[in-house]
Amino acid sequence: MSGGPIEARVSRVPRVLSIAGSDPSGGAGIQADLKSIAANGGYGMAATTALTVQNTQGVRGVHVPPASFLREQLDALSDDIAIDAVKIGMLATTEVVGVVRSWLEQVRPPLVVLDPVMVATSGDRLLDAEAELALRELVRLCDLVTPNIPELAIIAAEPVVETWPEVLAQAARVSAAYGVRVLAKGGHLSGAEAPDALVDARSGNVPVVTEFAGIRIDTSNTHGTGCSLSSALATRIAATGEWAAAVAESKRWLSESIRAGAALQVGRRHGPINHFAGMWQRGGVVTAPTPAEVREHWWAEIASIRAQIDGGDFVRALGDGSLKRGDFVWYLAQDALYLRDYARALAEAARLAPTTAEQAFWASSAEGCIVTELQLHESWATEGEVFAASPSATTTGYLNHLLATAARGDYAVLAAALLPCFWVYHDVGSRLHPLAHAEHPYADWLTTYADQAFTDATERAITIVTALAADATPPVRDAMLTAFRTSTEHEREFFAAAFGVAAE
Ligand SMILES: Nc1ncnc2c1ncn2[C@@H]1O[C@H](COP(=O)(O)OP(=O)(O)O)[C@@H](O)[C@H]1O
Ligand SMILES: Cc1ncc(COP(=O)(O)OP(=O)(O)O)c(N)n1
Repeated sequence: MSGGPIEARVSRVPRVLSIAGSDPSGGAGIQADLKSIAANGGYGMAATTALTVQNTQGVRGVHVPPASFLREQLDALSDDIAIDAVKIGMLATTEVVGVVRSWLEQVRPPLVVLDPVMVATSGDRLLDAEAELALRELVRLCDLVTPNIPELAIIAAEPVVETWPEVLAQAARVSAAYGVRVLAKGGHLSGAEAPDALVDARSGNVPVVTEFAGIRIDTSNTHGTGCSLSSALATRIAATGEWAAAVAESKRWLSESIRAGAALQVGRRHGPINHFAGMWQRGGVVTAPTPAEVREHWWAEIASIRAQIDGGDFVRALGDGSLKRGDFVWYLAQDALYLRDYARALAEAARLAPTTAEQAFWASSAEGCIVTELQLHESWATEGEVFAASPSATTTGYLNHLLATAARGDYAVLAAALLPCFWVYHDVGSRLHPLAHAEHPYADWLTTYADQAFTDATERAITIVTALAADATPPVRDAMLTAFRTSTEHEREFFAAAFGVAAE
């Protein structure tokens, strides 16, 4: 198989097939392989060669179904699915080795990794003694073989070696003799180190040896380490084509998983590793809401603030027309002052936006604030009334919140802080504009709330922010909601501050 198209990267999730035995305790065999493939970013499949009866204490029995049944499993997969990589584990008998061999020759998967499983940690045989010769021949069809120290010696047809330099030398002889890369594993050495090495002597020249240092972890949770490592390698090499990086990353993942194994409290002897420990620790079990769920949740979160805005004196008096003109003009002046700095926060969102579409949206909203909104205000109050005003404490508080959020530089949080000025304002307006009638003193103002362009902009802002929140990590999503809620509180205070300021 070596020299084939295995150097090519797979630009999607690699489809990795494990051909191996079943370990009902879940620590080794196909169960470990499937966990390992998933934990390392692949889509796992499994064709079962043998059923074992085993737990963390040892293997109590092995049942090998007819080899023809394995061939049916393999054919069913390759008839339907493009397989990016194959990992081979326990093969049990000569007949099973033969079936796998003929299938490999026919299907020629791009990457084949062989973990030459012969004897379990417990000492129980997982490959018939007479099948060793057949297995050695299978090595020639593989791209990578991952023997432990005793397995390496059997493939080399040499005595078992004891020191790491001897292991490397034996691995180089195997690589040259079989035309295969060898991952020499130091798990069976004694001492504080647990090194591995990628050995490539296929060219017949000086072997290329890439070593991966490792610290031996003091644990009895090493059941299935060989299965797990070989599956991780098949997955990562298929994904990137980077052999050394794949080994380094797989080993780093394996160490983390070995370390976390004991905490699983599975079994009394050689317990399993925890394949997903790192993923779980880094948030792997956390689910994410959809944008629609964020929209519903956030809207409900500010329900009581919205009720306070609707029930507030300013909105009520604006709606029924009883609002004093002085209060209204004061409100417009504060709104104009607010919009000038709100436009600056919108411009900062445009600067931070990751896509040109979002950049354009925030930039055009900023422009809309400065030009359209200020013109609108000037038509309602004299320029002097608007520009003579200075920002109230309430206006300053709202703007400080927005500008400080902008200065912190988190685009998603800033976008969330900007949203209530669209969403809450539009919502209040949707109840105010139907109240306009011919005699209403603020009828022209109320009808501006029905502006379709503002409705469209509000919907777009909600779409952007809820998508950002759905994609965000939980802490960022929380920070977004806090910023959103705070802005809504400022909206409430902004309306409230404008009531009762006029002298008469
Ligand atoms: N106690 C341990 N601490 C750290 N790494 C280990 C430990 N035991 C095994 N490993 C690693 O697990 C992988 C498989 O180990 P090994 O025992 O050599 O093979 P197998 O499981 O096939 O017998 C190797 O990368 C090895 O370095
Ligand atoms: C069904 C099955 N396959 C393989 C093994 C051996 O697994 P390995 O990863 O070599 O780990 P150890 O258990 O030998 O440490 C197995 N036990 N069962």
